Amino acid sequence: MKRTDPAPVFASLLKSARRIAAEHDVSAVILLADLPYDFKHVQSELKGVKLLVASHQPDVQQAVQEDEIPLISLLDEPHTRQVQLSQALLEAIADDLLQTGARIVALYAGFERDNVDSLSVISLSEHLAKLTTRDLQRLETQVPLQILRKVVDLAIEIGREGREGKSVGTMFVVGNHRKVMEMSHEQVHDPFRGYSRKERMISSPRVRESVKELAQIDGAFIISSDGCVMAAGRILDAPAEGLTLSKGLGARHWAAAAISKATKAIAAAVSESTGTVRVFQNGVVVLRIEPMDQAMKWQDVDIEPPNE
Ligand SMILES: Nc1ncnc2c1ncn2[C@@H]1O[C@H](COP(=O)(O)OP(=O)(O)OP(=O)(O)O)[C@@H](O)[C@H]1O
Repeated sequence: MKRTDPAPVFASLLKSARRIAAEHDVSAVILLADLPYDFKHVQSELKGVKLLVASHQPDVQQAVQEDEIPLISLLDEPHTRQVQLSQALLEAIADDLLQTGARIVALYAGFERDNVDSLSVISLSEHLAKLTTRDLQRLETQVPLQILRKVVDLAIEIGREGREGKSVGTMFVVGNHRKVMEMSHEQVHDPFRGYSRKERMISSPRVRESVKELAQIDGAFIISSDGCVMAAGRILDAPAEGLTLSKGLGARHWAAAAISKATKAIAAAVSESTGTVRVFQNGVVVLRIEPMDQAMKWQDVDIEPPNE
């Protein structure tokens, strides 16, 4: 395959990346590549610093694999650079290519298409704490963004705080609630039964506190797309056939994946053992959020990709 030579600015950025890596305890350089460079050469320019390449272009992915450089495959969707970068970082962590506390250098075409012209130094723990609203926006679900955010926030809080010093695992299934109710059954008497709609809205601080308390019971919270808790303690019966999940994930995560495949709902599972929150859509993990020491701040970031 014909390879593209790095333009002079890209070559200088590689030298800068190497220097910054040495001076600032950087564990890897991530290159968002739109062109099939000679990645072995790029790696040699970085000397001993680990190179990871992220791309959604099949020819670039093939070149990366030929050169035996770790590849982060991105989804083929027009995203802002910021979202692509966040996605690449989350994928790299999910594949154990990076640790959540790492600091990395990112190289990308921020302003001109195809020309690597930008360098960012990113502290992953800080970046992941500032998960962008767009990470959820791109899910394109019928669940309004503010409801999804409330539920994911609550899941993250449960994963981080647990209850009375004990870690707690649970699951939320949001949207398409009639079908989700049909595909699940009651495990324990539903503690929300008998309360009015107003007393079951996830936006209410009191309801959020009750949810945190009740997260210790087995089963899932079912939430309507307008944010009303329809039931708690439901065991999901969706079939798990045809699904693939990372090894190490147990029954809770399989059930979350299965219900998101069988219905249009979004499922958010909190792992009891790690506090990690995984958001499932259509049977796969679309977002993974590691527990943070500090509370998560939502923010919108607008860096548009260069014009096609
Ligand atoms: N079909 C299901 N529907 C709802 N909840 C379920 C279902 N199956 C299991 N769970 C919940 O998951 C809990 C733990 O199961 P398991 O340890 O196998 O899950 P896991 O995916 O490994 O998650 P964790 O990381 O929290 O251990 C159960 O106690 C139960 O509350």
